Amino acid sequence: MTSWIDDPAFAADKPFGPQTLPYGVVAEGVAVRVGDRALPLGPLAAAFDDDLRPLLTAPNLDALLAAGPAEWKRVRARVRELVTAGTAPEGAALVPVDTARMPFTVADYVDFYSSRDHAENVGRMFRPNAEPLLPNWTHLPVGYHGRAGTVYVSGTDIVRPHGQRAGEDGPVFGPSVRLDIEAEIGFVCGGAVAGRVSASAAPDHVFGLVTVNDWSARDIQAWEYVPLGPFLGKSFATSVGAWITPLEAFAAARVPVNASGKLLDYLVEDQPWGLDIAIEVVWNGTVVSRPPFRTMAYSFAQQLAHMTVNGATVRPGDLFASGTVSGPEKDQRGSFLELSWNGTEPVAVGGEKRTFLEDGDTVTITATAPGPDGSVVGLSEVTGTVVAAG
Ligand SMILES: O=C(O)/C=C/C(=O)CC(=O)CC(=O)O
Ligand SMILES: [Ca+2]
Ligand SMILES: [Mg+2]
Repeated sequence: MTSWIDDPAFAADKPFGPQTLPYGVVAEGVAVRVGDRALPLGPLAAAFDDDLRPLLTAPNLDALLAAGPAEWKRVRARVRELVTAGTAPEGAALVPVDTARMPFTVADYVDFYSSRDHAENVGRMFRPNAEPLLPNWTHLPVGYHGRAGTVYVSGTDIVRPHGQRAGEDGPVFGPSVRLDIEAEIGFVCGGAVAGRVSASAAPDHVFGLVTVNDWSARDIQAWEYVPLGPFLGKSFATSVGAWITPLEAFAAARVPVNASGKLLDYLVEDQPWGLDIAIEVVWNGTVVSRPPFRTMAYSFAQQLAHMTVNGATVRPGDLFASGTVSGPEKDQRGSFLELSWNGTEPVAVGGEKRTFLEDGDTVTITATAPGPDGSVVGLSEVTGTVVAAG
């Protein structure tokens, strides 16, 4: 069976073959990624059922997110038929994938802290005289509400933030001198507005997954964040991949979550929603880390159940991120804070040594997961270059 899309990158053993089909937005509107190119879906709307057409001719993915799981399934099934057919549907025209823009309107943004290795590493560095893990951590997915308005699409330059940091004689103001990354997986919500979403209903409210780089200014963060939590040290920029890989594509990647202990009933999963996603962090062209998402201690289903257990509603466009993904090994750490052990162990990046980010540095995060029948499912890259503070 050969598709009219004659492209070696559109194959089962490649991340963006017909098993993946992520959605994004290009100049022509809503599109699906096929290999290294994008297929705008608006011009193909006539090939879909009447009620689905407005979802595809819309300027971005907001309407599709709002439509809900039954429509997501129908659109994906029809897209798959169209892209695997022997002949091109009327109106089909492939465009470059790198023209993608921000695909949806971010409603609210929440960030969790669900990697035990990351939490213990940060605890050891920031609270050397205390237990690395605080007592709540094994009982709930710790998180905070972030800033939706500063979530940017992959490729957006990151301006080094200004702020206060601790100095020898009181606070000092200026550009951050400890600018860092956080390699994470993000979950894009959709479907009905709902509060108290159970862990088993969570998949009905998650449209798909994106790579996330939650840029963090460690000096600003360390000085400001006690006791209320992350504020300006993390609110200046969070980058997301431009293509959302549907949750449905991850069916073969499911693994039991690496549970942290006995949980209260509302956090107990009846279906395992851990995900075997392999992440890669590239700093100026050098792979510096391979964080394993399967080591996370809470799944997205538990995170969504927790986020709404007080009655707070989730709505289409909400984005929540997993928390920095770090594994037990040194070369599996998802932040430069950890990779350089708070700046004390510089990392080899190309021919240079780095601790935190310098102006002009580029960081790219990609991820893959096992797909059906031995195929591979990809998450599109999230990349960003640091530019000097204005
Ligand atoms: O433990 C701390 O004091 C700080 C932790 C973080 O900075 C991590 C964070 O914001 C959430 C995450 O991405 O895991
Ligand atoms: Ca984070
Ligand atoms: Mg951030």
